[in-house]
Amino acid sequence: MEPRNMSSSGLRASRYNNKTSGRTNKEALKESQKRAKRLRKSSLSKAQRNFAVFNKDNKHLNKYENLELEKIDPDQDNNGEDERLKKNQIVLIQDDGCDTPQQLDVVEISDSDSEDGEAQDQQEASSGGPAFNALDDNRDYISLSMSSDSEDSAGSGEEDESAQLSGNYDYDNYDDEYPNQDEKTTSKRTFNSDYPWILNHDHSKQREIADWLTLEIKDFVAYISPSQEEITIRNATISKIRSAVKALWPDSDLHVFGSFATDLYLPGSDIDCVVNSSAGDKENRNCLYSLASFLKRRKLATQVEVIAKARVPIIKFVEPESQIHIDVSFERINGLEAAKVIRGWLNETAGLRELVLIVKQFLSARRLNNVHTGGLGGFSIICLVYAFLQLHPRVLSADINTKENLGILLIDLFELYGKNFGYDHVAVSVQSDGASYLSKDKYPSLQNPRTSFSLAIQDPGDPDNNISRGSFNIRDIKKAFAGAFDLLTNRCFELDTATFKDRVGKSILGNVIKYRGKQRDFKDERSLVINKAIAENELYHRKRGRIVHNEVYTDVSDGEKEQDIYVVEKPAKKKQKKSKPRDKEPSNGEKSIGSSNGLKHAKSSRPKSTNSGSKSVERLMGLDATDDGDDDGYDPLNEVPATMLDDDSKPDIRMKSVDAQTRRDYWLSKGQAL
Ligand SMILES: Nc1ncnc2c1ncn2[C@@H]1O[C@H](COP(=O)(O)OP(=O)(O)OP(=O)(O)O)[C@@H](O)[C@H]1O
Ligand SMILES: [Mg+2]
Repeated sequence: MEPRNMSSSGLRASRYNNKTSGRTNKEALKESQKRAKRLRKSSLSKAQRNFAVFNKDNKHLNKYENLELEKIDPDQDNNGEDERLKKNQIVLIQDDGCDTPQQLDVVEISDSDSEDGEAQDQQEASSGGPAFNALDDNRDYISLSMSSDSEDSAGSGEEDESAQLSGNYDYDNYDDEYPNQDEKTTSKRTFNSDYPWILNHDHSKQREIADWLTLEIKDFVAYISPSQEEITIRNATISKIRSAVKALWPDSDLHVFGSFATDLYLPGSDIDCVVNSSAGDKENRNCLYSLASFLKRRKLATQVEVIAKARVPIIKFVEPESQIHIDVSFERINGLEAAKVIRGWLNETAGLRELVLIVKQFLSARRLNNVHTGGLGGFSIICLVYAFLQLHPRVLSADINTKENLGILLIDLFELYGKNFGYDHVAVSVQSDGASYLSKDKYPSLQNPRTSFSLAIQDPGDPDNNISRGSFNIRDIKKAFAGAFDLLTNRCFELDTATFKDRVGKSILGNVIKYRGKQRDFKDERSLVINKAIAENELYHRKRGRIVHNEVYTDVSDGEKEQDIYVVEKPAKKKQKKSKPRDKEPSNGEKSIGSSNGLKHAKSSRPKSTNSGSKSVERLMGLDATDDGDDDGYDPLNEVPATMLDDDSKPDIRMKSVDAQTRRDYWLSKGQAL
């Protein structure tokens, strides 16, 4: 069988041999396959050498190779936590506003179903921080063997099934198992427990390796997106909790914000809710305990924790029927405002949802997504990805079609936040209508008093609030991003030189993320069932628009039907904003044009510099040789003084100090490498 997508060098070799030696096609083919294999080997060893960046003692190699064979031992997972949770107790966590988990006082309260709903049987228990995080020692941040609790618990019952299906299948020894290419049926390569999104979705024949990655990203997002059933369960869960809240406090209502209200949730994501009342008096210790006990008595909450003394007091629990984790805060509207802003970003920014979900899964698989252990929370992730897309020169200039270049953009994103971003001096600002970089020097409220090396993201709802203030483990987060950049680029090189045969069944994205939950379908059914959190948030904002005084309380549940609303018609296509043509999809089968560097351009020709409507890509990238420095256009790179960027990145980014050709080469090399 003719190799369909041999490496470019392999292909060249094959043609050359045919012409010069006059050997048979078969011999030439064999020869070229051998060459390709040699190339692949050398590329692999180069890639493996590069893995050394992750761990000085090189142990990472073995860990990485064992990734696909690894099994979860349910007995060893979260032992301590399970013990605590089995007790079905209420836990009081007192947080005096400090960032580090070690400083939290945890007080356990034994389970009591007392009628008054107050926690009368409080007992002090041993103090301790959250579960041990093996990443704390900062030695093996990249380890994918750790999986998020929710995924594991959801998937524990499926592990055996997955193993059976996969039969411990080793993709790296694919050739040995299936010496005859024709015998390889997709049904045999059924399921890979680490990257199941490739199941029956093979993109190994893509000419551009970057396109393969883009398609894998889309598959992952389709795989992870909610089914009709999941949306219905989430809707029903909110309705149940809301009814209980209203039964306890008739003057109150429950609103949803966070990832469920923005469609940015992973299967294991929590639901963030807030109770607002017309009296505005529910944010106090008594009320927190009252609600916690009330929900527990009604069997709507298990594993209840009351975090009473935090800056934002909340109760946390798991709704027993759905097993969804729920956070309830009190008497605030900023989350409800943020949900609207984020939905606005999503509507206007192609690729934002895809990249956010990938980064969320990436960090969650490394336990770097929990703010209580210094990780990056969902809100910070959204802001970072939004800022990245808003300020990316090629996206900004409408030079590329974002949706067709998700692969390159993901690599760029990892490179920016893993290698180039100047955490010491730069803050990210995101507003409802765009993003910009700020100099930390000018915004003392965003600075971390303990260290300059910190992530600062200005809250779109409060300019003095740094929403990533709690992400103190930024070193590991940065390292993980940098590692992902290296892993992805190495994998691209490796697969680019591989033969078609060797590529089949491989994953690029699987090098940096994994999914260890319950096996899912590739069904994104968000258009089939209304997400009540979104519908209610929209209603909330419509109602608030009519309120003249600044009341926190707005009831959105008037006339709420308890059953789910099914959408019969497909939602109308999003209107493209005329002023932001960056992602206009090619019309009527018109193909977007791929450039030699693997980027798909949004337009068949580059925007002209004289075009007043769209800024010249050359100028935006600092490439315009005629640039006299009197640039009235916006240049996101030159906007940031060189001193604000990391030392390593200064030579690359200080565009004004190098000539146009060097700058051009820099940008071209970013894509050409792939
Ligand atoms: N540090 C913060 N400052 C202000 N608001 C915050 C902060 N962290 C979270 N929020 C609010 O809480 C909401 C939920 O935050 P969270 O970090 O849980 O993100 P999420 O989108 O729900 O992601 P996930 O699916 O991981 O839970 C945000 O949309 C925001 O309104
Ligand atoms: Mg959340």
